[in-house]
Amino acid sequence: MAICTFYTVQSLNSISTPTNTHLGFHQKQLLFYSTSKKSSRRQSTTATITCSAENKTVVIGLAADSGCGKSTFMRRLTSVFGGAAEPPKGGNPDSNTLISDMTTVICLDDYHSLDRTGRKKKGVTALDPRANNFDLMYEQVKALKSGIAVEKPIYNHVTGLLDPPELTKPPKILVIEGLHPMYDERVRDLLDFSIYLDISNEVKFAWKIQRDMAERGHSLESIKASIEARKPDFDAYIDPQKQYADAVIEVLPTQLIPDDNEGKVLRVRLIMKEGVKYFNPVYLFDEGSTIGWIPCGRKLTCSYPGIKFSYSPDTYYGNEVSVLEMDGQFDRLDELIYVESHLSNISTKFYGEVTQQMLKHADFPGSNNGTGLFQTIVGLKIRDLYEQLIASKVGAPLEATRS
Ligand SMILES: Nc1ncnc2c1ncn2[C@@H]1O[C@H](COP(=O)(O)OP(=O)(O)OP(=O)(O)O)[C@@H](O)[C@H]1O
Ligand SMILES: O=C(CO)[C@H](O)[C@H](O)COP(=O)(O)O
Repeated sequence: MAICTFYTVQSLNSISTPTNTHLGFHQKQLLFYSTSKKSSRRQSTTATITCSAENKTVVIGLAADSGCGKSTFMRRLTSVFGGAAEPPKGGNPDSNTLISDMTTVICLDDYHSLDRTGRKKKGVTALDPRANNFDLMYEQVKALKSGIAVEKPIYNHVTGLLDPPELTKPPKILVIEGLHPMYDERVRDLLDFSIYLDISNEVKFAWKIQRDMAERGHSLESIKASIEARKPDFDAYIDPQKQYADAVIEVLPTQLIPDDNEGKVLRVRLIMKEGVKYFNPVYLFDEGSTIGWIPCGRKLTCSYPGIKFSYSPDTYYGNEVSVLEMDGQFDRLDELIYVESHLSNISTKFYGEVTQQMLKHADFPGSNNGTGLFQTIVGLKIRDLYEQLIASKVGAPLEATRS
């Protein structure tokens, strides 16, 4: 069977190729190398290659507002695939990209078309589509998905400027995370799976205060003002994307403590779309039933206010979904195995894998509640989806249109 090899911008530079700087990558001509037994000759061709073999990039979208746990989720996801994610070696120290063996995570802030001063002058926030270049985002995600390297811009969060671009090579799994992965229909259509982190205002405020006051020295008033200033654009451009997500992780204040205003105990809902190819929603006890479960007792230690799980079918923006909910927090992470053993379709490779992942990252925010648990499970579901997608492609016919 023929295998196609895509050459990156760098290797293409050594042969005569047209450049297309508008797209941010030098690419339309590819060097096509067939390793089939019949023809082992190297041949150069202008080609539109639809390569359905194993070297096609799977694209995952992760949408959320700033400070809503995207980085933490990404660390859990890359850990599921093994290996630590690191910024590109020898590159811009302020790069937003994280690379591991299997995954490359790019931050969509890199597609801001206006820098900090430009936004201020125009009176627009970074959430406003007018401050972002969706044409370039689309062209580059499409190129990476087809196995072509791109020169991706960098938005520098330290200086607020647009830095010179960085070479980004097609990985096995490309995660595009940020404010708008599902905003532009063209980009949305490139996604093999999409996730939305839906953090309620109360919780978002608590997390922002925790981080921006403790770690970034902002005042309470400035944090409040920044959240208020972003709210109209958040409602207009970010929040509506959740209707398109295959999985939504919704984070709300607990219902176990009446009138809780501390925001420490969380109610977390994993909303999973039905009928998504290669994604079978997780269930508790009995698929499709409506179930409430309080696991506290002999096998799970719970202090006040306890833990409550529920599971039921529902509809979400007109789509059929399954919803798994956890309210409360774990006292002892090693006892999570008890909960794990009652969940089905969690896409583990061995008994206790969820618990092992959670214990491995016990220091990450949310490890004692549903945010960490559901992020870990979604990570395992993505691994499963990736493996099924790749398996379905191996053996599929190779199509190449040559001129
Ligand atoms: N599950 C969680 N439970 C409690 N706090 C959390 C959780 N996830 C994130 N946080 C808090 O929110 C802060 C932001 O998290 P993180 O850096 O992962 O978000 P982000 O969306 O990547 O932010 P940004 O886009 O601004 O870089 C963390 O420092 C932490 O204080
Ligand atoms: O919403 C955001 C996504 O992370 C940022 O606020 C946006 O990217 C602008 O960044 P900065 O505040 O560093 O200029």
